Amino acid sequence: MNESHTDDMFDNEPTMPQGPEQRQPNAEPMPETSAVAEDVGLSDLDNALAHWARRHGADKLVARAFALASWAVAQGHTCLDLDRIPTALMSATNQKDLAAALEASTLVGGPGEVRPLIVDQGRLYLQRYHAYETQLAERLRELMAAAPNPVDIDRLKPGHGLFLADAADPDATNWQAVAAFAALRHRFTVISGGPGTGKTYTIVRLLRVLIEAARAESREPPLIALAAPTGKAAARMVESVRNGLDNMAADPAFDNAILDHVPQNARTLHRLLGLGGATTRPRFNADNPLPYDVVIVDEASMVDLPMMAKLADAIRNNARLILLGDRYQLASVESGSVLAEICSNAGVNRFTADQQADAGALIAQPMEPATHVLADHVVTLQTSRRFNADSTIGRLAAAVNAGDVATAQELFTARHDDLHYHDASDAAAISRLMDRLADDYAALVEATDPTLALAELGKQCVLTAVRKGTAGSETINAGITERLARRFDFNPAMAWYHGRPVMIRRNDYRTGLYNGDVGVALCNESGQIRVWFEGDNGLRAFLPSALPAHDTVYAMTIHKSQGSEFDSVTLVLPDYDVPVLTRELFYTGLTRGRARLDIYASQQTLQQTIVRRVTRISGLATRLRS
Ligand SMILES: Nc1ncnc2c1ncn2[C@@H]1O[C@H](COP(=O)(O)OP(=O)(O)OP(=O)(O)O)[C@@H](O)[C@H]1O
Repeated sequence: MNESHTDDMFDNEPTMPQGPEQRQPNAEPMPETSAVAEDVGLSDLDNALAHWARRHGADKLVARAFALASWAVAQGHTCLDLDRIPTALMSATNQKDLAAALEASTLVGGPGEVRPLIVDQGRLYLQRYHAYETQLAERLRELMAAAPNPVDIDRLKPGHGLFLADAADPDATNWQAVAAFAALRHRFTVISGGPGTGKTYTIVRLLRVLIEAARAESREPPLIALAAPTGKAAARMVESVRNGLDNMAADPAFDNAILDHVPQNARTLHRLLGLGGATTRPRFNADNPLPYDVVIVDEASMVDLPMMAKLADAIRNNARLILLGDRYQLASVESGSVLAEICSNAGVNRFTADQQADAGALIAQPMEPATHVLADHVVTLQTSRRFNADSTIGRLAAAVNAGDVATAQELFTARHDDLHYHDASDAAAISRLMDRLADDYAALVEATDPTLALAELGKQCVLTAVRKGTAGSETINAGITERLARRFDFNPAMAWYHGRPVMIRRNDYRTGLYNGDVGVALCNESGQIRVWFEGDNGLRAFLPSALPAHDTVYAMTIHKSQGSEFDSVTLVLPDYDVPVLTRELFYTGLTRGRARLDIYASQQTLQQTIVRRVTRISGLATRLRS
């Protein structure tokens, strides 16, 4: 789109558009255009912003800068790097003149000023995103600056009742114990780890220490909140915490009274913060902080910058914020990659000399001290209990994270029980895949019991990088539906049929169905369709007309699968290159599979995918380290 097109768009626009946060309230994020997809086309919103600026006195170049700042946020960046503007969006000649034009404009300010655009250290922000970034960095720095709490190291030592010593190497550092130590010591901690590395295992032990200590000193036990970015992730978090507590309760020294103080539910961050309605200001904020002493957020990699800023703002000064997540996973669909930025700037398990001294014997090997305190607030768990040393999926995940194409290719080409590689994703290969899946999913059309049908759905899923095209989720969903319709003699164009699996696309507090929830449609004895979902207190059935927005879900995009797991995953990448194919996307997809992974992709696509990283432009890291 050229600049004159922006001029064409200049119509009546009474108020300034606020930016991508208001693109479509509660709209389903469009995964394919996030990540690194440097989609060099401006949206209507970007152009409307330029138009608004023009009407408020901006020259053409500054108006263009408004559109680009908005475009950058839609790409997942927090801001626009003024030195890295794609020439497809602004000519090199115009880029040379841009700094002076911004400097001269009354619509553009610097840090501390309230103007629609802010220039800060060579980065151009929509004012609101500059505010989120500075507010988050400031709040995290405040939490990190709090004097460390004393920690009873003996209680955490492996073999002392909470954490186990490694049978093969009893003197090795137990990083779960170290993670608990860091989270007890600080007001802000990130515990990062891949699937099954024991983040929940660590958290339940940490809560036990906090509750036991309060009870021993006759203090009120801490008020704890569990939360996650999506309803689905919140439900999984509760299940893991319950399992973790059950597992710990087997210890004869465990006092069951502790269970009374661990919440039995987890909320979405929207719910926790009281977000909703027309305003973007949550009910709980710096002036009205959350009442909790400990706030634990799971799947924190999915939390975008605005939400993380609001969360950090709402934490009481003397409370603890603990983020759990996987630093290597895809970032949030919306702007920012807060968890990854915090983690990559902290390094992997390197602490300052002070923290090492306080950890004492918990850290077995001496380490080169970190120079920045941020390092003390991040602990990375690296041993997966799900993928043992022999697991090909686990080895592939490690190779992908390291960008080690050679090892990944060795794993693809050798024979394994848990990894099956198909060197193509063209129409013929996808057609064969759909035939196989239609055979598997026939069980759903034949199902009569909703519990068994839902269990069937948890067994496998196809995950795609894109929605459209031969290897897209929409195509695969339609192809499987058609095959089932032929076999069971129903009209594939029919919206509802017995056995149709669906996934909810947005949070709906009225029905209690959340983005990512998966259900199955079954005909009852009177021939009426009811859609069944698992709920906290058993199964729930809905009339199809009562459901919030949903899609058929034999296949879903990898973005949509974040926070879900299946026994078996089939990962399908397109046989042409698209910018969304990144190492983080592939890693996220492959780690959704517990026991079996099938990959459909050419060698060349896989190689490109493993090498390409998500890059998101932001100033958060610089601010956190300043
Ligand atoms: N140190 C340990 N010793 C024995 N079992 C462990 C240990 N750590 C974790 N586990 C077990 O491994 C499994 C996975 O642990 P957990 O659920 O805590 O991992 P997670 O990192 O929270 O996983 P996810 O990312 O899937 O939520 C659980 O069954 C847990 O009991």
